[in-house]
Amino acid sequence: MAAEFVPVDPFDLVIFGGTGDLARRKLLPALYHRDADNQFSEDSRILAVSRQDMDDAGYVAWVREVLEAHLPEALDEDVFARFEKRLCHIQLDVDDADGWQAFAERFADNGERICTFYLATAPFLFGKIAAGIADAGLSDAPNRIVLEKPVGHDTESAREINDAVGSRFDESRIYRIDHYLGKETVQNLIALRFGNSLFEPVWGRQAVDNVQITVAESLGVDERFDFYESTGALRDMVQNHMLQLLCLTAMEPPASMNHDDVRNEKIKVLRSLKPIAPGNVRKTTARGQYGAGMVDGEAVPAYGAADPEQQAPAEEAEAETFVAIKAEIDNWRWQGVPFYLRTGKRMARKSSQIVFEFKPVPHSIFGDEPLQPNRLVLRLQPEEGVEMSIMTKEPGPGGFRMRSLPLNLSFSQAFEVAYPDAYERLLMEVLRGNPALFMRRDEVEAGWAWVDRILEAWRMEQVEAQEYMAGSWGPTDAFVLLDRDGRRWYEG
Ligand SMILES: NC(=O)C1=CN([C@@H]2O[C@H](COP(=O)(O)OP(=O)(O)OC[C@H]3O[C@@H](n4cnc5c(N)ncnc54)[C@H](OP(=O)(O)O)[C@@H]3O)[C@@H](O)[C@H]2O)C=CC1
Ligand SMILES: O=C1O[C@H](COP(=O)(O)O)[C@@H](O)[C@H](O)[C@H]1O
Repeated sequence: MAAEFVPVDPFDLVIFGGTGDLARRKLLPALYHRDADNQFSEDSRILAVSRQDMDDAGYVAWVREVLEAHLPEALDEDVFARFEKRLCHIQLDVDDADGWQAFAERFADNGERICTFYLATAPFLFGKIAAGIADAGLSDAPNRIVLEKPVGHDTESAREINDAVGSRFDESRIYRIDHYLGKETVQNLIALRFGNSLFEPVWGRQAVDNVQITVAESLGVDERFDFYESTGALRDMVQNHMLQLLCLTAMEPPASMNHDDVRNEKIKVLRSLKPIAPGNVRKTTARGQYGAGMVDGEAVPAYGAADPEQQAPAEEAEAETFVAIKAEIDNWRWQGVPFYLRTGKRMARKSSQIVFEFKPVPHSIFGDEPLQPNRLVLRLQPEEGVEMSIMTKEPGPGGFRMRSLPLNLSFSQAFEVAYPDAYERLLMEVLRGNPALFMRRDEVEAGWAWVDRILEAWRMEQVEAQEYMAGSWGPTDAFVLLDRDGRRWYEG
């Protein structure tokens, strides 16, 4: 059955931070694409909120420039003619209590349209914005609110935000985004696990030796230095994306794909994560910061370097741009199976994958012929697909010469369709009122609780980020982490 683009009911989508980087690079192109596929009714509106002195026409002109710069294809004038009619700009400093009255007036004539408020601003504004929306009389059902990641900076701030937003919107109308949950291949992980009977018997400690989850980026931090210094890779990537991948990989089969069935299984994994403490933090984590190097054949500067020739990260730079962790899940299925997580900027290449290394056969009947344990690789991006390495016999006489060969499934070759961007899918799910691909409050807070302990252990043990060369696979400590267990990262 071919993919079908089902229109959504009329809506008002209000983007707080509608002039920001996320709106420019992700949200506006995603909305334009969904409009191009005729999923929006004529009267649906997109209202951007920012402090800038700009009228609707000014915003339309700005959006045109943004789309011309960020769409992978040329702007379609017919689609844009339709799209621009929806665009409005509301000038509002959310800190200014007086401004909210004029904000409310923009919705006096919105008829039956459900309002979705998308908070694409810094998280410290989330509580204030939710309060402003409520005071403007716009927080009642069925209106919804979307919170961009990160929800907070630690457990305490996450709770404060969740309390502040939760006192105005009930949990069923709060959509916490983790865009990895909208990625086609992350969804395919669920399809692979629960659509095939083959995997369940080997999905656990009896057959799996270790699991490796890598999200490597070739991009650097560049102009996001200030943001990164206050965040670091552990908060930016592990607390959300990596833990979500871990949950989907390790969770028990949910009763159904209903959102709460899936979330109930994910939270059990988060609660079973073994805490990392000062006593074991040096043996279970590695922190890194990239120096200068070569990425995709180009010389790139060090993290935070003012001078492009500078080889080492900026002296004041403290945050990690790389983190590796040996995570352990204290439950029956995964007892004794380490989950090695690693993520970093300016790595050798962009590559996200989940690798299962299986245990070796209990006894070889092939004499001295070396046998490689089986490996299952789920490639999330790029070149999405699944690869299974199996031992085979080299053809020809002369006994058994064993070779490990891949069984390869490429999604892009199997399905000749373009994948929708994660934000396109997630925006449509919010507009439809389907929370399955969003995080529940307890998931976010459980993720922070685990990450907070690592941050605290790093602080107490004064674990500093170790320099690694841009274009490499991270600092030496990341290799030592596995070497200590007699294992190696799979780079294939
Ligand atoms: N950029 C990215 O790739 C990603 C971003 N995110 C998250 O999305 C959120 C936004 O990030 P990003 O777009 O990069 O941030 P930017 O700094 O680029 O944009 C911030 C936006 O918030 C608006 N804003 C700030 N203060 C106020 C205020 N007092 N009143 C009204 N509007 C205000 C700004 O408008 P103006 O200054 O014009 O008034 C601007 O539109 C953050 O939480 C970030 O962590 C998540 C994933 C990826
Ligand atoms: O949320 C974030 O994700 C991006 C990586 O997303 P991807 O879809 O390109 O894999 C990361 O660059 C950014 O630092 C982080 O905030």
